[in-house]
Amino acid sequence: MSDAEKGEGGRFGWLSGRRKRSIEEVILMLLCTLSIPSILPFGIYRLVQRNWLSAAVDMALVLAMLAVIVHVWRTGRHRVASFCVTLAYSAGMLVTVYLRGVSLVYWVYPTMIACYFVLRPGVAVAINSGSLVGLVAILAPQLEVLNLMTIVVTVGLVNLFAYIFSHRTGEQNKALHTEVELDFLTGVGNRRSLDRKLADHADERRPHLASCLLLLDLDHFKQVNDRYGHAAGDRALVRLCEVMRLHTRATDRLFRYGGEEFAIIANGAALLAASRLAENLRAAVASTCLIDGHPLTISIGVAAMDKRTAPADWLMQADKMLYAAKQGGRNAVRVADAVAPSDYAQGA
Ligand SMILES: Nc1nc2c(ncn2[C@@H]2O[C@H](COP(=O)(O)OP(=O)(O)OP(=O)(O)O)[C@@H](O)[C@H]2O)c(=O)[nH]1
Repeated sequence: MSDAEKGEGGRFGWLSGRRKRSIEEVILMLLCTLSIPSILPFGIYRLVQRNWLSAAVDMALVLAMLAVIVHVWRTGRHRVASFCVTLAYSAGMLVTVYLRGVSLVYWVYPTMIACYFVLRPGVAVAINSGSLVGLVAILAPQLEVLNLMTIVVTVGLVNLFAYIFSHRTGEQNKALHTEVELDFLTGVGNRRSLDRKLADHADERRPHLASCLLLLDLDHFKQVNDRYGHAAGDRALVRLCEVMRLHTRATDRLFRYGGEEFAIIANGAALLAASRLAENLRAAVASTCLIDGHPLTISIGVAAMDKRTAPADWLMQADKMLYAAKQGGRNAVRVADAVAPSDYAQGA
């Protein structure tokens, strides 16, 4: 992937603040940026017209959008900001219709569609339903029933279509994610997904707990394939992943690194805790029947995901430890630096 694609440097690096940004952040900032030239001219016009209240609403919205852009740009936090932006949009739209009458009802449609860009479809539909109730309350005294019904039905249809589109896109994204990021055989993350998670961890801006990387490899697995066939070997790999799931926490992430080699990101686990996890896992596999009549063991290398070094270094460290575990006779755990053997013996 090129620098420009990563958003971390390259020709367009300045656009993303030379930091990798999530698509949600970019969409939110783009939406707010586009809102400013859409609203500002009306605010200025109303100022010139001395229509103070309407001008104040427009200017407040412009300032709110500016504040959100700065906040998301600096912190990268977009969830709460997305929610606040849609609430501000919706409130601004209702106040505008209240102040200026039905002629401004056209703003309702883009405002409501914008919600689906930054929020989950269910949340967007809930906010827009509330706005529709408010809109009816505002317009009911001014409009004939038929006109009011036309607005309600068209707003309802716009929301229905936007909801269906947004929901379908979400489902397609999930399916795509499964195709692209999960290992077909075992259902754990694949190598691509591991690389992405490691990069995410390196980019994590919030202060976070220590985490560790475990690389594990089945010992003498070739013998299984040779003796029982590839299909039996596949079943053993699936079974190994079940054991890994059983012995890891919901926050830990499992990956197939390649062939009969797997990786675990032990989130929030420092070296000592990760080495305990590795030892438990090693013991669990040794005492589990992955394949009938053939005891199988694993070797594990553990390394800290130290933010001072790069993901490639974490992988290299863990791989070195895995190699050491293999060289030491297999069915073993080796932990990089930091943890002295005595610490480990006490913790195990
Ligand atoms: N059944 C099955 N076997 C696989 C798969 N991917 C890799 N393998 C096998 O895993 C075996 C790996 O063999 P080696 O690299 O020699 O390692 P090993 O026999 O486990 O020996 P050590 O790692 O040194 O303990 C090979 O026989 C591969 O064919 C898979 O998806 N399914």
